[in-house]
Amino acid sequence: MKKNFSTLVNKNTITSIAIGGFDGMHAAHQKLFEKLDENGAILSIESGYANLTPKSHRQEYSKYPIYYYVLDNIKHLEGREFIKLLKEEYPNLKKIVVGFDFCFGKGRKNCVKELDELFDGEVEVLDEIKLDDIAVHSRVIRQYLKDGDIKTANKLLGKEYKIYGKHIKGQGLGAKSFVPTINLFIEEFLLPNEGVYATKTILNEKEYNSITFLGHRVTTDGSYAVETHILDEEVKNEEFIVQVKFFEKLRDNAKFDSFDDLKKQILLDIKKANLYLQNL
Ligand SMILES: Cc1cc2nc3c(=O)[nH]c(=O)nc-3n(C[C@H](O)[C@H](O)[C@H](O)COP(=O)(O)O)c2cc1C
Ligand SMILES: Nc1ncnc2c1ncn2[C@@H]1O[C@H](COP(=O)(O)OP(=O)(O)OP(=O)(O)O)[C@@H](O)[C@H]1O
Repeated sequence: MKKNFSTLVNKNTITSIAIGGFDGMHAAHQKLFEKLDENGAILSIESGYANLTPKSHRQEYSKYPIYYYVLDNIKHLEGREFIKLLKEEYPNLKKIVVGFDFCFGKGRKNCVKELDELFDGEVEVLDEIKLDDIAVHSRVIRQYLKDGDIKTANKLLGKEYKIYGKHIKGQGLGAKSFVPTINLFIEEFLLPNEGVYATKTILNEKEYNSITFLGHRVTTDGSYAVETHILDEEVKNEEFIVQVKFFEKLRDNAKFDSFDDLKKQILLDIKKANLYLQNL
């Protein structure tokens, strides 16, 4: 995880900012950041809903320092007061970059027109960015993930969707009856829908091809689990924090009549994941 370095940057040096929620740090967000100058910064307004790139993970996806503002603490400000706050916080601010739908101030009464009127520097507004005719927004990406459409989600993100989890103890059944897995406890991150995915897993900064099951273990104890099996290598994981990148959904979760049937299916899944990942 890349540490937030905004505390190391003197706000007096900031000359341009991009403003928004920035959950996902997706392809459209990155287009906004391209409009910043070398003394740029990102102002991330926290509404409490971020689950694609929770706050503590966002800095990983930009070279610009990120400053966080809690929406509840600033939403009472009139538009003029918000701009005054920006001018006070960033005395050398010359440029503000936002998207076409940016609104601010009490009741979201002010949008890009008012921003231009109230701010005495340059305001750059980007038109809605689409990829293959799909508007790029955090809420749109969340829906693709919930539908298991990883390919489209990744296209809009401009990178593979990645989650962080904590290694926890499993049922102890995997290595004995199926294949060994790393069981994960996931907090804050949105999980794609139940099923089996071709993934890559990062342990101690090394990336391994892997296959990941998410869902209720309807064939065994019925409880919800996130489990990753590293392909082609025997790995004894000593890491507590594990990262999983999603590439493609291979199939839905299913209930099998016997452990044997599930094992046969898992071996087929592994073949499919290997084929997919080796051809990337
Ligand atoms: C590739 C893969 C696919 C899986 N598919 C299913 C499934 O379709 N249905 C299910 O109930 N469990 C599925 N599982 C979960 C197994 O039930 C689970 O690995 C087993 O219960 C062992 O759990 P443990 O690691 O906690 O011991 C799958 C696991 C893997 C690794
Ligand atoms: N597709 C897009 N095209 C241009 N600008 C965008 C686009 N998506 C977001 N922005 C801009 O990026 C900044 C961050 O916006 P925000 O965090 O609301 O993104 P979002 O992806 O639209 O989120 P949500 O789906 O939650 O509304 C804002 O200035 C917003 O106007």
